[in-house]
Amino acid sequence: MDILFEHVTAVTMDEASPVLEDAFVLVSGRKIVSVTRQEPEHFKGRRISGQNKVLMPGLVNAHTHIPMTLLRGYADGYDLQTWLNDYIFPAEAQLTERAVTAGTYLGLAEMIASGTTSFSDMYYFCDRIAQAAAAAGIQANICRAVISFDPEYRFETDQAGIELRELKERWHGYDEGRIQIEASIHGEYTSHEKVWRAVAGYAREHGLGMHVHVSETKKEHEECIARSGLTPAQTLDRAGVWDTRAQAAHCVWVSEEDLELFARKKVTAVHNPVSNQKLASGIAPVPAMLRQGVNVALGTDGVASNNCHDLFGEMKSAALIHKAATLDPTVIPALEVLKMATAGGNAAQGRNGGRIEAGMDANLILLDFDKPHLTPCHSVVSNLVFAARGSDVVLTMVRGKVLYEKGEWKTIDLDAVMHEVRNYAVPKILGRL
Ligand SMILES: N[C@@H](CCSC[C@H]1O[C@@H](n2cnc3c(=O)[nH]cnc32)[C@H](O)[C@@H]1O)C(=O)O
Ligand SMILES: [Zn+2]
Repeated sequence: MDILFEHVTAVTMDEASPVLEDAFVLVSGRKIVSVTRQEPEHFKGRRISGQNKVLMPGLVNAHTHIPMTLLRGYADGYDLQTWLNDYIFPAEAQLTERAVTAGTYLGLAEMIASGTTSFSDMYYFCDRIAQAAAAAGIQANICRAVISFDPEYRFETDQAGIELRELKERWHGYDEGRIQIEASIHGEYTSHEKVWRAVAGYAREHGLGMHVHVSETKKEHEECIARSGLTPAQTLDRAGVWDTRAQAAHCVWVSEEDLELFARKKVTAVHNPVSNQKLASGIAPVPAMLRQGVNVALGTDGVASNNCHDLFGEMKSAALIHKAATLDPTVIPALEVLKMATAGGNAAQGRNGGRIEAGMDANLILLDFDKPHLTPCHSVVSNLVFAARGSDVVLTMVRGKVLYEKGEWKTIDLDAVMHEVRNYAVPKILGRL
């Protein structure tokens, strides 16, 4: 059925005037059909009142590890190396397909209810993640990361390589491209050149995107330079890793030369300000990224280092941290942050979106602004970035389909998911089952 949002404040993200008051946004099938000030004539479908509500493009979480939702609050107060090696990797060693499925659905429920319509995920048991994302109706770019220190590594026989090929066959392009598969190297510090060349070669050959953790910590960045005389971004470039659409997560310690490289090769830097603060990794040079023309997207990273999937919190953090770091209140205005979470994320994923415009996919979220913390509304954009929360979202639509509305998940059995998480998945990763 067609859907008409009527008398709504539409954050169209149009270059000239990003906010259209008292608008009518008509959705038919998968697409936005029209965005007007006049009511479309002879409309027969479902009407959704936009009184005191704000409609905006769905948010894109361009870097997460969704099953890690099971590890929310599990290991707070450590730096990345200690956190990964002493806490996260041992817990992940307990994971099963069933636990990953539960954790994925939990993360999906949280994302969808807080306005995320698309996400880029790096994990393993990816077939289960793709299955859940497919069933939940969300858009997803999913990659199976390679971690390998094996000097005899061969892409053909490596488990991650085998899984990547299977994933591509099974899921790449599923449901008119709603699900996409990407290649991934976990990071420069967790593999070696043979791996990079093979995975990058496969991605190029099959037109797949690439997803890598890059220069997240000072240690990673400096150890790489000490080993090879080059930064992680440059080292990976020599192996052809950036010669396909790519997402470089974190980029906290990247150099100006790295950013020039990313601008030239159209690599997206995925900014994860909350995770970077929590793991004490540092502050990514986002103002320099924007100056150099690098596409910047936003990500939460896994929930174990955040500890939630609420992109509104991520936007606020991104909008604040660079002001504090540079002592410049004009740096990265709120609208710029909204662009990162919408158009920036779509570009990162190789998707067309991030604006409310006729012809675009109807990936839309509706927020209730009839709330004390969103009143008054001198600026919709300011309220969205600095005052709104994921819980202000009252409706989430992906490709014209309502996935969430007023506390109800249309595609997820939340009670069953909560039960499975509490009674199976969490005890399992804690080694109690
Ligand atoms: N563990 C799998 C593949 C890695 S998936 C992605 C991995 O990234 C890890 N991870 C999560 N957040 C971060 C981060 O911020 N930096 C680096 N690694 C992370 C996470 O624990 C997970 O193991 C294998 O052995 O093949
Ligand atoms: Zn990560």
